[in-house]
Amino acid sequence: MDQLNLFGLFSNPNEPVQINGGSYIYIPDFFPHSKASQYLKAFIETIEWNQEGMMMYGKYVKFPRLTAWYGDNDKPYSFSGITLQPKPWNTELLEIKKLIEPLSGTTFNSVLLNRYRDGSDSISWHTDAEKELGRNPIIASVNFGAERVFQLKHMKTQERIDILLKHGSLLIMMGELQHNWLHQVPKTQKIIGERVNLTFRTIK
Ligand SMILES: O=C(O)CCC(=O)C(=O)O
Ligand SMILES: [Fe+2]
Repeated sequence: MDQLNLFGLFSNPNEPVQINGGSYIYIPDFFPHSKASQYLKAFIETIEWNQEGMMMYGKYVKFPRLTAWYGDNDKPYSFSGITLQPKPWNTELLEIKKLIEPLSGTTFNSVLLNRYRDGSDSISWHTDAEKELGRNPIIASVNFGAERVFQLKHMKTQERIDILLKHGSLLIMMGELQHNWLHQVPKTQKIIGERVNLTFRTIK
């Protein structure tokens, strides 16, 4: 739906928001509430979740969240020092992929799933600029369950942008964003339930 902006002109909420060295689209109610709740339940029940980890200063450290990697090719994918082999798409993942591709302006061949069991699960500052994704990757992130704050920090200027990722929301990161901004989902002291996040990506 069109919205009146500051100048009384119509602006499209699906139009990318331009930031310093990148752009994004955030659609809070991309999925109807009941549909989003069905997906949350399905993903918690059917995804093969693992707690991965990595070597840090000679010690194996587990990530504070569960992860899974699904996709349509057998190219291994590396992130945060680990390499994952994708599991084949399921019905729900394919359904979501089809829905978000037109808005993203690309096709995705893989998805990384993160499950934050409560407020003590998190992901710390990083970029998704892995070399397998090429220059200026488009990354579409969909969110189910507990609302969490997604934080962006500019690598040079330290500018900050916080986006509250709602149940059923879609966030598409694009342009040069991964090369200029870090992002994280910090821990929270709030008593909150589970959250499942899916980031769709295109491995070249
Ligand atoms: O959970 C989120 O919203 C972000 C996940 C993320 O940044 C990642 O998987 O690379
Ligand atoms: Fe990320």
